[in-house]
Amino acid sequence: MKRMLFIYNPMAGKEQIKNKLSDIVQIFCKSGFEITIFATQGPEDATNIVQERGEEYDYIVCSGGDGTMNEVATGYMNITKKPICGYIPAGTVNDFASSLKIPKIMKKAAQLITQGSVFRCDLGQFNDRYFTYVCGFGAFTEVSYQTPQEWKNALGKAAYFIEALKHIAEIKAHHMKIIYDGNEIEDNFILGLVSNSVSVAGYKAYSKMNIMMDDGKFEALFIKEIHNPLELQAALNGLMSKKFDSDRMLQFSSSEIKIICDDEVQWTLDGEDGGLCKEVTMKNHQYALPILCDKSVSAQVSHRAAKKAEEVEEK
Ligand SMILES: Nc1ncnc2c1ncn2[C@@H]1O[C@H](COP(=O)(O)OP(=O)(O)OP(=O)(O)O)[C@@H](O)[C@H]1O
Repeated sequence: MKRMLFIYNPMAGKEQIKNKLSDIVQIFCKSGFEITIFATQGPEDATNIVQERGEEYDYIVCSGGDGTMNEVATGYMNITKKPICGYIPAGTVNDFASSLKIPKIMKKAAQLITQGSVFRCDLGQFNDRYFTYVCGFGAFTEVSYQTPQEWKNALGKAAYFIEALKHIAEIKAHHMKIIYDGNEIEDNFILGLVSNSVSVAGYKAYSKMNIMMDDGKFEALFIKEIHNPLELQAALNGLMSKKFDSDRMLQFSSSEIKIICDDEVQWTLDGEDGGLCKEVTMKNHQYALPILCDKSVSAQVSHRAAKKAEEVEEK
């Protein structure tokens, strides 16, 4: 029998899993999994159980929001024998699941785990912590807590983005040095997002570009200080149209980024508190997270699949 450690956050996304747990367990049992179920009781529980027991299993499946998935990934990076991972989203935004096209309907996500194929996704390291899809500071980092519930219900994911834009003008700029691939850029920045994902805070910042989630590279976007309404308008237009203006924004891909700041900056990792940091080193761990997804995902976000397709075309 295939052994599965199933970790879930009972409180995630307004206790979404409450009425679905039995269906999910049935789907796994039918497919021949022997399951150990672990309900998290609070912060770091998911990380600890993966570290303590993860190596005993063939599969680790997590259900919760982005925060719980982050905790599982953190534990996963600290074990040597690596099981295959699965994810059943239960949060509000679920950016990581959106990027990997994992269904929002929990039963469907469970079924996918029993039939899906393994996609080896990159994982980000942030000093001694990890992130699955994004780390950042500034406007976006506060959105998930500030967006009014009525907006979320009426506008869905767009609400997060609109809320984030409202705060851009109020945000304090940080003087920082951004170092990557032999470049060193020094300026005042109000927002920074370093992402491994196509979707951040429900906003697909890079939808027109070819973002691969297994290319060993982060996509970085930094917005410089805004001095007047004209500059604010230009920055907003750039974000909305996804045409990033190099005078006001810094955008690049890199596998390693170092940031040195004059003051302490509040960071967020996968939408959760990332702590105050003056210096940050981010490293991309290519193919570090083997996760069960639909086969079509590989074709869309896999650098390896794109390369293979190119080779076939050339022939
Ligand atoms: N039983 C629990 N009660 C309260 N908090 C918990 C419990 N188990 C885990 N947590 C904490 O809740 C944090 C947030 O959970 P998670 O991100 O899964 O849900 P969410 O906030 O509802 O989802 P999202 O952030 O995607 O909207 C986790 O990082 C974890 O530390």
